[in-house]
Amino acid sequence: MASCSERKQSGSLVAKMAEFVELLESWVREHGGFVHPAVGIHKGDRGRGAFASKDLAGELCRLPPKLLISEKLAEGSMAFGHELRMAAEEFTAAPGLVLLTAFLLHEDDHWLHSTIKGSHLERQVRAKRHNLGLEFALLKSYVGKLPLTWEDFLWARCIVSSRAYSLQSQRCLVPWADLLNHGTSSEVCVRYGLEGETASDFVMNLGQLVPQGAELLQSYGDKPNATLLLDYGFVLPQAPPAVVSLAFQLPQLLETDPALKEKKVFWTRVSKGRSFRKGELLLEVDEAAEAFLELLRAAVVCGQPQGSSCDLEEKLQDPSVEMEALIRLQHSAQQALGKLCEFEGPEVKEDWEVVSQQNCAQALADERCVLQSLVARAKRES
Ligand SMILES: C[S@@+](CC[C@H](N)C(=O)[O-])C[C@H]1O[C@@H](n2cnc3c(N)ncnc32)[C@H](O)[C@@H]1O
Repeated sequence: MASCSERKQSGSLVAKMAEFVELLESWVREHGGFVHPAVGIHKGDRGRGAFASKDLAGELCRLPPKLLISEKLAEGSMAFGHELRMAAEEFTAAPGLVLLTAFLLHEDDHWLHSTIKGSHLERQVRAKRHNLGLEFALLKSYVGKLPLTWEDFLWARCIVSSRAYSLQSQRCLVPWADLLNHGTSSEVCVRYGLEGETASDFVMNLGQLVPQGAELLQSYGDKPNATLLLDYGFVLPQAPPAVVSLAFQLPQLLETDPALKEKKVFWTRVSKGRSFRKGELLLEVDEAAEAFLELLRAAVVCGQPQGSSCDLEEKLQDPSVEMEALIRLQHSAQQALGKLCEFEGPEVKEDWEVVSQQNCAQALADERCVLQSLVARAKRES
């Protein structure tokens, strides 16, 4: 027999469920949907279910598309939706379910997403998040006995990415030494390495006399701001130039082209088997843009009508090809500049958020600077 308090508890649960169903059904109706009023939702032999409260026929319910949570909606409403779809299509048998799961889990868009949208930094953040997810899954599969949460994992992962040294191809945590901050090459006064008889003592040396009060700085490497930001959480006013993302269109090879076969072989060699998605590739480009220009030249050559005996390699040196490649470079860089939003973070109160907004602004400014210099260079040389 159920006790009085148990009966009271189950009575209040039933009332709560009825209230919930009522709210749900009025929401459906308010949004143009229909739920047959003679259907009751309550517990039966099979647990909760839908029951006809009188003889029923015809339409039971109708939910317009705006009330459906489709995988397309999930993909479009998350900053990382498209990337997640591509990864899920590659790695899982049910990409739609992965997208819907992410939709249920993901929080409202953080200011960060809209701020870095379209930038290379955004691609790096997405890639990092994706890789962290994979690493977390891997760790969980091995460390099954540890109560590993995502937060615990992120804490430990941040510790190692911001503190571990690379010593003779091994990552290593070195107590005390990791208290030293990073400085640029002109500021660094500390060198380190493995020394001693078996070259296994970690030793830090001061290369010069350091005046009293000066900060002892080591180098974390010559890294652009986006990398410093993602790995260590800070940026420098003067860091090495940023890397940017430029879009590249796959050249159209005509089936009627007498040089089709040669062009295919030539293109495979130049493109180094890079995979294009829907005819487009987003390429990581540094300030020199050499690899990108090489592809652009090859695309120009492939697009030109040639005799079957043409020498495609020779054509790459043609000044008119160079000119067209530079025009395309200018176009791609301008397009990427157009995608970079003006930095407009919302007003934030927490200190760490203020700092992270400033850091993002600096990383985006670095990207803009590289894109502008590519446009200027392409204009100058074409
Ligand atoms: C290896 S730890 C250095 C010691 C650290 N400051 C501490 O209190 O333990 C690396 C972290 O120090 C901070 N840091 C190092 N160099 C910095 C710099 N030049 N500017 C700002 N923060 C820096 C960043 O938070 C980074 O993730």
